[in-house]
Amino acid sequence: MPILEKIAEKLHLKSPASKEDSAKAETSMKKAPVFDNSKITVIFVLGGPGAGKGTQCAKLVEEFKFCHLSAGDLLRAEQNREGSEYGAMIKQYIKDGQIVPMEVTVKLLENAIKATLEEGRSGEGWADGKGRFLVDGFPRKMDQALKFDEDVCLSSLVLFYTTSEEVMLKRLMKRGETSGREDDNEESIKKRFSVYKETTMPVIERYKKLHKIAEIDSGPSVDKVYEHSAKVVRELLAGKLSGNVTA
Ligand SMILES: Nc1ncnc2c1ncn2[C@@H]1O[C@H](COP(=O)(O)OP(=O)(O)OP(=O)(O)O)[C@@H](O)[C@H]1O
Ligand SMILES: O=c1ccn([C@@H]2O[C@H](COP(=O)(O)O)[C@@H](O)[C@H]2O)c(=O)[nH]1
Repeated sequence: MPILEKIAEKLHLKSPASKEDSAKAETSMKKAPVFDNSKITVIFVLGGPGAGKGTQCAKLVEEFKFCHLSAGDLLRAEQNREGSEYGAMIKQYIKDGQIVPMEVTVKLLENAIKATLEEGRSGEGWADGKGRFLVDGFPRKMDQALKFDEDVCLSSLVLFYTTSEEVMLKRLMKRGETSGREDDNEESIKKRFSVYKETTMPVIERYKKLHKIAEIDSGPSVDKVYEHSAKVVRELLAGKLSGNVTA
């Protein structure tokens, strides 16, 4: 059985039916996403490696009580989980700056959203079965974007952080002095830049066409960038945002 099908089956995404049966089932009953986007707000957070996504997410969590799900962190946790059959594969993909097969990442995100909702959080944004999520570093590839929006939850917005490669490289090399990340070294960073340009930029273009992008210059200081981030998020949550914005 091909590796992707095997992964899907193991993650309970797919029953071991024949290909023909699966194709028939898919055309006859298109399922609604698992989570209803009128209750669950999902904001994707994209930008080049080291653009400052995680830093901004941490601040948005404080002010707006989001649940922050970093796809990279979820993958690293799965990589380190004892008994994970994907650990070695994930390790290699991350080292090479490549995108792990989407079945794994989408399922990890779905599971994390479900687990968070089951915690029964309360307070701003979490009453009556509602919830708000920042999905950081995802979707990096078109298949992930389509799968998540169709099967998991239709996203509301993409926060898109931009700055130069020179700035990102400098930030990541500095972070690499203490992060312990196997991909914070010049060789891996260069690979991540090229995957970002070739594979993730088309995803960003897709959301631009859907008028769902808020582009934010992440070159200035953390606080300055945050002013823009918070303004955009405030407007989105107040229902005042429609179309792409540049902050
Ligand atoms: N606006 C900023 N000015 C200066 N340094 C920043 C800024 N934003 C983030 N940094 C620093 O740059 C490094 C990378 O930031 P961060 O981890 O937030 O980036 P990221 O986009 O999440 O990266 P990755 O995609 O690799 O996970 C961190 O060490 C962080 O402290
Ligand atoms: O959807 C995703 C997100 C991430 N990856 C892999 O993880 C690393 C690190 O991601 P960070 O967001 O920088 O923490 C990334 O380079 C990919 O190898 C992925 O495969 N799919």
